[in-house]
Amino acid sequence: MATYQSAPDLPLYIDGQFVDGFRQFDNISPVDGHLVSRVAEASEAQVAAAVKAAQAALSGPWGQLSVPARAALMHRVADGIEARFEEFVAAEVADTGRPENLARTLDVPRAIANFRTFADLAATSVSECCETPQADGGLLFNYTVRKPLGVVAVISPWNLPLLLLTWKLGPALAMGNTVVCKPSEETPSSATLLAEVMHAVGLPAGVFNLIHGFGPGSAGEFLTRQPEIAAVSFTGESRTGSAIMKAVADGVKEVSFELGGKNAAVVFADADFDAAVAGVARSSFFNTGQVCLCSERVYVERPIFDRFVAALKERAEALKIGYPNEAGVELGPLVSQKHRDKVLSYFALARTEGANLITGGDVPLFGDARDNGSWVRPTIWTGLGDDARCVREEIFGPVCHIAPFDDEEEVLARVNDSQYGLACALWTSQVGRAHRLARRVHTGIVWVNSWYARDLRTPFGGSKLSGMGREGGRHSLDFYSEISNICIKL
Ligand SMILES: NC(=O)c1ccc[n+]([C@@H]2O[C@H](COP(=O)([O-])OP(=O)(O)OC[C@H]3O[C@@H](n4cnc5c(N)ncnc54)[C@H](O)[C@@H]3O)[C@@H](O)[C@H]2O)c1
Ligand SMILES: O=C/C=C/C=C(\O)C(=O)O
Repeated sequence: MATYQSAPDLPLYIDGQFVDGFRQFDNISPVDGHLVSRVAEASEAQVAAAVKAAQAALSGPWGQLSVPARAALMHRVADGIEARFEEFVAAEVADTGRPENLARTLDVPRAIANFRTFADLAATSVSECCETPQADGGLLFNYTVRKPLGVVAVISPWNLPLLLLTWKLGPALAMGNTVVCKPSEETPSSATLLAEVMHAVGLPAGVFNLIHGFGPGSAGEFLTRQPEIAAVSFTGESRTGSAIMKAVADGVKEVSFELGGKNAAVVFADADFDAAVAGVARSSFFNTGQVCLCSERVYVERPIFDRFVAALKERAEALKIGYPNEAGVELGPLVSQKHRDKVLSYFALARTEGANLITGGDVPLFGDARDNGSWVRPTIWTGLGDDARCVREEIFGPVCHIAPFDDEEEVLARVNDSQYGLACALWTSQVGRAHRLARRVHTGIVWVNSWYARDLRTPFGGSKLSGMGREGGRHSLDFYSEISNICIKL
C-alpha cells in the first residue's frame, strides 16, 4: 500500500523571503485523510505587504529589464521546474490524490510549457504601426508600445493547481508585471515549491509573491481589495468571480475570469462510435470530472442512444480507481471531503429528480485507509428533463447525464440552453455539419472529434457565467499589458 510522508510546514513568500503566517491551517490528503502539511495563512497586513513589495519591485531592476532578458528568466524558471520535476509531481499528488501519471504527463509538463510559450511569444511579439498622410502633405506616424499593467493579483483553483497558476504567471511575468499569487487553500504545495524555484532563479525581491489562505474574509478577499493592484486574473467558481468583480469595481480594475461550466458533448449517429465512447468517457471522467471543460451533459442521436449508454457504462465501470502510484490507475479521489459532500448532494438530488442511475452514484468501499478519503464512483444518469438541476448546475465530479436527440436544430437549442458558455465537444463524421454547428454553439471553445486538445496560442475562455476575456497566445499578451499608441507628426 502506498505511504505518504507528511511534508514540512508550508510558508508564505513575500518580498523575497519565506515567512510564517499569522496562523496555520491543515492540508489534508483526499486519498486517505492524513495530514499532508500545515500551511501558513497570510494576515491582511501580510497581504498588503506583499502587494507593496510587488509595487516597489516595478521601479527596481525588474522594471529595467528588456523583454528578451525577462524571457530568458522565464526559461530559467522552466528549467528550474524541470530540474525538480518529480518533486512537483509529488506535490500535486500529495494535495489532489491524482494518478502520478496524470501529474507527470499533464500538470508539470504544462507548467514548463506555460513559462516557455509565453517567454517566446513575448520575445517575438511585434507592435502595430501605421502612416496617415495629411492634407498639408505631412505624415502622421502611429505606433504602439506594450507596458506592464503593474501589480497583478493571480488567484487560482484546486483542480489543476500548478497548470492554472502558471497559465497566468507565464504571461504576467513575461510582460513585465509583478505578481501576488493566492493558490487554492486545498492545493498549496506545488505553488510553494514554485516559490523556491523563483527564489533560486534570482527573480528580484517582490516580483513574485505567494500568499496562502482562503477566500472571503481571508487572503483571497484581502488581495482583491488592495488599492495598488492593477488587475485580477482569476480562475474558479462563477459566484466567486462575481464576488471579486464587486470587490474591484470601485477601483475599476482589469479582470480576466475563467469560471464554471456545464459543458455538452454531442454524439451523432454517423460518428466513429468507439472514438466517441472513448472521447466522452475521457471528457466526463478525466481528473475525476474536476475540469471546468468536462462534459456533464451528453446528447446522443436516438438511433445509437441505447448502444452508446451501454458502451459508456462499460467504460465507466472499467476505469481503474486507486492510489496515485498504482500501475494503470485512471481515477483518483475528489479534492476534499467538502467537495465530495457537494457531489454526493447531487447524487441524492438526482434520485429525487427521478434520474435513471446507469452506474455509480455512490462511494466505493475499499476496506483500507482510502475509506478516510474523498472517493466517489464514476456516475451516469439518463431520464432527466433539460430543466433538472442535475442537468443545469455544475457538479464538478465524475458524472454525466445522457439524453437522446433527433436532429441538429433540436440538439443545438438544448446545448445552448445553459447559463454557461465554456466548452462543447461535437462527435460526427460530417465535416460540413461540424463546421455549421461549431459556429452556432454559444461557447468559447468547441472541440470536434476531440476534447481538451490544447494549443497554447489559441484563445481560451468562455461566455455568460463561464467567464470574461480570453487568455492564450496574443490574448494573454494583450491582457497582461497596457497598450499605448504614440502618434508622431513627421
Ligand atoms: N474556466 C476555467 O478555465 C476554469 C478552470 C478551473 C476551474 N474552474 C472553476 O473553478 C471551480 C473549482 O475551483 P475552486 O473550488 O477552487 O473555485 P473557488 O471559486 O471556490 O476558489 C478559487 C480560488 O478563489 C479563492 N477565492 C474564493 N473566494 C474568494 C473571494 N471572495 N475573493 C478572492 N478569492 C476568493 C479561493 O481561495 C481559490 O484560491 C469550478 O467552478 C470550475 O468550473 C474554471
Ligand atoms: O479546469 C479547467 C481547465 C482549464 C485549462 C486551461 O486553462 C488550459 O489548459 O490552459
